[in-house]
Amino acid sequence: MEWIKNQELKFLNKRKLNVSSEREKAVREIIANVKKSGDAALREYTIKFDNVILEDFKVTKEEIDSAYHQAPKGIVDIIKEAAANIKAFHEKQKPESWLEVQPDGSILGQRVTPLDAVGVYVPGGTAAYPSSVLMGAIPALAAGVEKVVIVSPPQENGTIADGVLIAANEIGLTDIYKVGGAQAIAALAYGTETMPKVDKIVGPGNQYVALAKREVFGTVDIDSLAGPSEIVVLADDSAEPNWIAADLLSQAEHDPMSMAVLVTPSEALGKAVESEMSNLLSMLPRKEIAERSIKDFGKIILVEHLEDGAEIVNQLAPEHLEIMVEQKAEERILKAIKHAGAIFIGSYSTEPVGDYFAGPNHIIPTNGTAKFGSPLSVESFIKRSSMIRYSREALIENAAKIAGFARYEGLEAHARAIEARLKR
Ligand SMILES: NC(=O)c1ccc[n+]([C@@H]2O[C@H](COP(=O)([O-])OP(=O)(O)OC[C@H]3O[C@@H](n4cnc5c(N)ncnc54)[C@H](O)[C@@H]3O)[C@@H](O)[C@H]2O)c1
Ligand SMILES: N[C@H](CO)Cc1c[nH]c[nH+]1
Ligand SMILES: [Zn+2]
Repeated sequence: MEWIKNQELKFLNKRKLNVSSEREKAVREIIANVKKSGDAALREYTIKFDNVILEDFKVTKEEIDSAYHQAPKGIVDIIKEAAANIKAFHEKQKPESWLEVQPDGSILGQRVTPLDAVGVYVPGGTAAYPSSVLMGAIPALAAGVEKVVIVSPPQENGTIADGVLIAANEIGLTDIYKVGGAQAIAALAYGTETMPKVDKIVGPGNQYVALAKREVFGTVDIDSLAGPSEIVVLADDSAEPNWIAADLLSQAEHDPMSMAVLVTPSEALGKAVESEMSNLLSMLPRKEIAERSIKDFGKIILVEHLEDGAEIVNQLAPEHLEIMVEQKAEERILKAIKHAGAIFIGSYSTEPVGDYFAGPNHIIPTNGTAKFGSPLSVESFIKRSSMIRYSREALIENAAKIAGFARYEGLEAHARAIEARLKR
């Protein structure tokens, strides 16, 4: 891991979505072809990018049954329990509609309604993510969305990874399509002969997926452009180096562009984490990915005080932050943290607890966007309508002011719409 000082956060620039114009052009072409030729274009791209020949894209009941037959013992129960925790957490986020009668008899309020149809992209290129099915779809279901569609690339055997099918089935979803990449995003945005058009597309994916989401934004809504995973650990001497090393690697193993940063006032802790990390790395099946991520984006930032560390965290605005400091400093440091997508407090709150099981969402802003963004939530799947019932008395009382404002903007018809009501 590279040791750096706070003023050297320039390495962040290397992680920005660095897109070649050829890649953008390729994604635009895929979208245009899917829009024009529908399923035929999906078939062509599925052969080209996933090496699979498919006639139909919708997953059948037989494919789901087969996924259950292959499932390792106990995994279905684990998925069920994780789903229940995630559901319980997101149910608490549901906003209420409200109506308020004003003193003049008017009624003002806000009605909350769910989106009609959403698509959840579940990555499936280099690894399959059943947990991302739960995280993408459960908040939509909690919001009351009627149609939740899952898309994920087919594997070599021509179907979607077993775990993804099991997770979807466990939460009652059957609209599952074996399509990935930019072509899946285009199909959800415009619809094809067999795939439904949706109103919003959520979920993480590689650069082709992110670029396609950016391209169709406006035709549909999107959640965010999730980039590679990130973890920052803010720790002092009281923390266990072996645990920190494992937590950093937990995100480094996702992607060569993942970021894993330790911020600490303790040089001794930094050195101990470094040596633990090389031991752990050798045991990982995804060692090459983790090694590349640590080489380019694994950093130890030495600070004078924990408060300086909190300031660095705010600049990084990481997807995940772990705080492992002595008890008496915890509250003080927590107060100093302003920007982080998910905050894990204390030594037992290791990041994978949040990835899989605790309940909060694991689709979280990356690349500094936690400065203005939030994790996926029920809020992501609802919209609000303002409700206005003005009484006759209220209109009479305010007519001159409203008409006056309208004429000030040069909008005579607006003023007359108000004044027409005064004649009766
Ligand atoms: N933030 C999160 O919550 C979270 C969760 C899980 C995964 N992820 C991230 O999602 C990403 C998943 O990426 P992935 O590649 O494994 O799976 P993916 O499903 O996003 O992408 C695979 C698809 O990319 C398309 N593709 C591949 N090469 C192409 C090319 N040359 N031209 C056009 N299209 C091409 C293919 O259609 C393929 O089906 C990783 O970066 C991972 O870290 C993030
Ligand atoms: N840590 C990832 C988000 O950055 C989510 C994930 C899925 N599976 C394991 N982890
Ligand atoms: Zn993870």
